[in-house]
Amino acid sequence: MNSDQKKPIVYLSAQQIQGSAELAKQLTFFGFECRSYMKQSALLVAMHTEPPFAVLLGEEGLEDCSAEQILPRLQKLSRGPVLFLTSELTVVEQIHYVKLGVTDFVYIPLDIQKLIDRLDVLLEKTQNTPYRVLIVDDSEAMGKASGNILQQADMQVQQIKNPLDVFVSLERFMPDIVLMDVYMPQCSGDEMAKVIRQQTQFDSVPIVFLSTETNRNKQLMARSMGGDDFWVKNMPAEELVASVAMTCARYRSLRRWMSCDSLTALLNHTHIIEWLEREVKRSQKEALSLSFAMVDIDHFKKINDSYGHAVGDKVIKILARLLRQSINGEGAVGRYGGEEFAVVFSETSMIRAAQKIDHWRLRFTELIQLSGDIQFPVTFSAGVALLKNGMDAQQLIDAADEALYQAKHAGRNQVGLYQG
Ligand SMILES: Nc1nc2c(ncn2[C@@H]2O[C@H](COP(=O)(O)OP(=O)(O)OP(=O)(O)O)[C@@H](O)[C@H]2O)c(=O)[nH]1
Repeated sequence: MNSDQKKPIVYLSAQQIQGSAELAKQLTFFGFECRSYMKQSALLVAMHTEPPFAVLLGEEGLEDCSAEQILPRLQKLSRGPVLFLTSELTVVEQIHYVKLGVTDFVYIPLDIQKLIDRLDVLLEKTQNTPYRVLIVDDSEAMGKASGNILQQADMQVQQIKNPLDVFVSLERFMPDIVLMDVYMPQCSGDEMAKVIRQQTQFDSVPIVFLSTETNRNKQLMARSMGGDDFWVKNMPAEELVASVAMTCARYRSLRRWMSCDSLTALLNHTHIIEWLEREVKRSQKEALSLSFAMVDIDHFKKINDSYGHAVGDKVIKILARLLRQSINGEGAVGRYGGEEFAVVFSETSMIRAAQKIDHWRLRFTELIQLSGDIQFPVTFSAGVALLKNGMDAQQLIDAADEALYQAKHAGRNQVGLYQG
């Protein structure tokens, strides 16, 4: 996480709950700012002055106030989720607490990793980036009319008049949806949709025709050419906003399923390579530096053998989260396979990339991994390579792989640089 980026704040009031001290430590490690409160006045003042992203409240409540007493007050002040750390509850008891303002139940004994995963999901919901809408319409006035409505609903809109410019916008603007006019002088919307559908990388971008065409047969014909829906132009503003938002939400979630690894939620093997290929092309075209790293957990087989596969999975997830959080939009991270990760450092020299990875390596070694009551450290090794003239993505991967091999060979828990 960049130092200039504000960390999400979590207020923790979890006295007498086993593991709560460890929880505070782990929340901090995973990029949350965790503040603990034992007295209701301090908690309520803090809620007023700096409302947190989430509150974690233990079933014992605070030192001077029970959970039942504090919850209605939190409900009034809280803008985010209130997670209740509790022993097993009956459905009736759960309903009782839901009425008092609890939004999520977290059961004791605490599974800290699961709790952090839950917080991640809740956080993501609050941080959803605005939907990006590409409008292709030869009539500037028509396009602007829809565009203004969508912009007022906090969506990002790009409008192009010439459908032949669509590929530049698809690549650069990366829209969540394309709203396409049907009748345009250069080519018709359905012809353009058919051409877009030749490129598999845009398969998951919905194309919706916006037209005054009411003939059902013509509408069906247009959809069979690669469009996903047919909406009438000049539909009421609320209907347009709702239709675009619902379609974007559905396709975003589909894209996530298609492109992300299920254990770690990082880009999967295919998609991190696609990302790298795109960045290689862009860097060569625009003469930018590009570095690439392979990261591999050390002696991972031993971890599986000693503590079991489930603990191994947990270690993979912890490292995945650290990498995702650390790259923070300055590139991309994917699960290359098993316990191996790929990191693309856009516009970054090899030395800078290696420094970053080394910093992450140190943070990872400081983290205590848990298997029941047993604590154990884990390390990783990494290899970094710089894109050189004439290299393609596969050669860059091979170079980073070679540097990783050197790092393993030199004793592990270190970062190797490709010197070829
Ligand atoms: N728990 C778990 N294990 C996995 C997963 N994918 C691969 N593995 C295991 O990861 C281990 C990788 O072991 P190796 O490649 O031999 O290397 P290593 O033990 O990590 O040792 P070095 O890389 O040489 O430091 C194998 O035992 C795989 O079964 C996974 O998704 N979950």
